[in-house]
Amino acid sequence: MTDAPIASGPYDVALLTPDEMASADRLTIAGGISGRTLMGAAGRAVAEVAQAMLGGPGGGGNGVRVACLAGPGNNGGDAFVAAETLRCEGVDVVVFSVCDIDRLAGDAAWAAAAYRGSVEPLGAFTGDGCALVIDGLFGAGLSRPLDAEIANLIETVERAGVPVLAIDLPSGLCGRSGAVLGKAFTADRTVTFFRPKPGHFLEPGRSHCGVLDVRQIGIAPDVLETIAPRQFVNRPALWRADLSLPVDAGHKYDRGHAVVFSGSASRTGAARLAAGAALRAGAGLVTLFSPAGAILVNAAQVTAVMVERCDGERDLARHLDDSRLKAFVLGPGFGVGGTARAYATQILKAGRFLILDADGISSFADRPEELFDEALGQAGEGGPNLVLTPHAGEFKRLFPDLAAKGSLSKLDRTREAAVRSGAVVVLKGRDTVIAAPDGRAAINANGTPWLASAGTGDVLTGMICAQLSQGTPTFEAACAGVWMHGRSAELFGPGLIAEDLAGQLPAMFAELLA
Ligand SMILES: NC(=O)C1=CN([C@@H]2O[C@H](COP(=O)(O)OP(=O)(O)OC[C@H]3O[C@@H](n4cnc5c(N)ncnc54)[C@H](OP(=O)(O)O)[C@@H]3O)[C@@H](O)[C@H]2O)[C@H](O)CC1
Ligand SMILES: [K+]
Repeated sequence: MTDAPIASGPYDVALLTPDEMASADRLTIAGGISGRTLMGAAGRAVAEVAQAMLGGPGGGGNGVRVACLAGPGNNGGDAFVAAETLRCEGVDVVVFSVCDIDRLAGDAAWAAAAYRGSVEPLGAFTGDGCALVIDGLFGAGLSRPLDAEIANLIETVERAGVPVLAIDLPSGLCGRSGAVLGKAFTADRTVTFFRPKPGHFLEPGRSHCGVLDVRQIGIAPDVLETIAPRQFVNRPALWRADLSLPVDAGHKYDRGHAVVFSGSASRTGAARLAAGAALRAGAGLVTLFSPAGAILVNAAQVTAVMVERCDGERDLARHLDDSRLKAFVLGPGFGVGGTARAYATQILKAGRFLILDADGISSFADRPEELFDEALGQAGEGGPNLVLTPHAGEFKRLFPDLAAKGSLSKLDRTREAAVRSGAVVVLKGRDTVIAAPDGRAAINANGTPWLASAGTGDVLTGMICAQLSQGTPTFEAACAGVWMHGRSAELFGPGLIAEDLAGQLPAMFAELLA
């Protein structure tokens, strides 16, 4: 079964919760494709990946042993199908079953009955002489922490250093939240079916999955019209069609005028990082609004980015008379306090786009509703006017209750924050989540560890600001900015610092627009 690409569009990058996946199963079976057909295709896909891990088709035929761990449900059923497929291909395979196979039911019982190889009790597994472990213990049906026997087995596998191929999810991992329930396998590869789950991309889940293979097993994409998933992997298929890009007959004002607020004379670098990124990412014009004391510092260090004095609300009110000023970045290096709050309120009241980051967010720490009330009243036809780009610490300042609610996944937490604030919320991390008040959310999956460096967050605000200034709808603008930021880091490679990111945007655009 090939991983045939689906027609490009948001549903191409949809994520399905375990419950939504079960609906996809049910709709497909109701449509006449049996659960056994799905399980057969799933198991054969697992066997194909196993052979690749063993050194290519037939690679398993050279006497190596493969251990298939089979759980009590359909995840175990997939394991039995994989085992029988490998056995027929000459692989020395043994199934270690968590229960007597006569206790299996439904499709799993069918798969176990079709398996002609040997079955051992799970407790007999030692890992000796084993070249690969296929984890078919638990998948989408995991509903509680693993018991001691399974947790000990995972430790046995880890001590033996045997590569692990997980079916659907590494056992112990919650497919909805990416949380580890007690203990979980750390797989080298994970094969999942039809569409990934949020838990494949949310930490720590993502770090437990290894290389993720998404295989098609016969579920038709049209089930997604019924399911209508609202979460996605953040990839260009989600927003590429919505990007506003330069047109032949256009001029710089068509691409929007972006503004970044500078901090005081000794704190201007962050704003310049954002401003430079905004210009490089596509804004037609970018101006640094600078306090008088920092004008010379800024003017001496920019060229195409312009500098204007802005010292207080009267200055800003005058600037806002220019309706061409489309999108504003407030926060990087700005300073925490009443001025930031006043500026943010003025910009939102003027119906302009505001990306609030760093000090801008912290300025509302003890009065978030002041900001939210303003934002909730200002959503335009393209979506919210406000984008918040907190890291976990800043998120906690605005949404302390959500940050403390352990039962929420990062996806849930960010979604609730978006509804409460009326903003598109970008909760940063290795698994950055972007959520809109209308319920849509995306989990970012690109980038490199080198992004954990001072100033990269400032650059991100500039990249998002550039999309907003050009007229891209708010949620798509934030998703595009986050993806461009991660891809720029990947293109640069090791040794990255914040100043290196904007310079990678031309190569990123060349790929994106090819
Ligand atoms: N379209 C698809 O994606 C397909 C998926 N397939 C595979 O099916 C599994 C889901 O199978 P399911 O039987 O629903 O669930 P699991 O096999 O993951 O779990 C089996 C049962 O285990 C029990 N359980 C849950 N947590 C624990 C735990 N910590 N310890 C012990 N037992 C646990 C639970 O039953 P309970 O009654 O005890 O609650 C589970 O039901 C999916 O992951 C895919 O691999 C299809 O085969 C092909 C199509
Ligand atoms: K599994």
